[in-house]
Amino acid sequence: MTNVASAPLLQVDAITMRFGGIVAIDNLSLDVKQGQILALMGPNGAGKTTTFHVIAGVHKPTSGRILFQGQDITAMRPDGRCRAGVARTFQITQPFEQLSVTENIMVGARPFHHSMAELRKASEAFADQVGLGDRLDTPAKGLSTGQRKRLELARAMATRPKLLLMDEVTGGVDMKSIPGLIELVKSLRQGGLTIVLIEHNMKVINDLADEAIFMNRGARMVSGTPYQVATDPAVVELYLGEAKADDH
Ligand SMILES: Nc1ncnc2c1ncn2[C@@H]1O[C@H](COP(=O)(O)OP(=O)(O)OP(=O)(O)O)[C@@H](O)[C@H]1O
Repeated sequence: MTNVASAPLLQVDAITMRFGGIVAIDNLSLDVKQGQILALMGPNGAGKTTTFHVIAGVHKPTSGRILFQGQDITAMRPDGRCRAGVARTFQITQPFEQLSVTENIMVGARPFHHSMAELRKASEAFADQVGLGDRLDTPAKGLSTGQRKRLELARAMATRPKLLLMDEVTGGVDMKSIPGLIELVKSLRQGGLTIVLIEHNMKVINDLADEAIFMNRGARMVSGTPYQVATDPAVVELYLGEAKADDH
């Protein structure tokens, strides 16, 4: 769709991640192009979060490589990856509850600024970018779920990422706040950010993603446009199977 150049920003190359006898990721390869929004879908336990952990450097894969901007970062620590331009947001937001919106963002932005005044100004600008410009002094504990997701995005943006791994940005958010979050993510992409989403909400995926990968048992089961994936018979069957199991 927008500004999608050909060279991949991120390459996940034949990653396998085992925890003892459990194969959480099974020989997964994927490319994320500059400017793209890629959605990872799949049932519980499919390996989506573990894939984020491996890309962010929380887990070293059992085998395979992670390349970022062509550089092999498989052995790089999470902080090194963050400095290189990989950021993430979490499904369950964990701001410092007593700190204000600005102060929470300052924590993420700190390494990039020399003076406190500069740091505060930049942090306020990130708050404004995510629509929290009128909540600068509000403690995180006073924010709604949607506002907490926005704060989480601002904290990630404060590290000046090239790639953002976004874990269920609309999860737990009330219906009426979702369109605003979708617009916010679109605006971040418009600003040049490349994004990988873990997402269950099909409307969100349809609105945002250029490509979707449906994972099952740690492997890529189906991929294509969001529509192709959502209408794939194997995907429909799997979700129907889950719905039936839930009935019992
Ligand atoms: N640290 C760990 N130790 C042992 N097993 C793990 C660990 N992390 C993940 N797993 C297992 O790996 C598999 C994939 O889990 P993962 O959390 O990546 O799935 P997921 O697709 O993100 O699921 P969900 O949608 O529920 O978050 C699961 O069987 C899980 O129990």
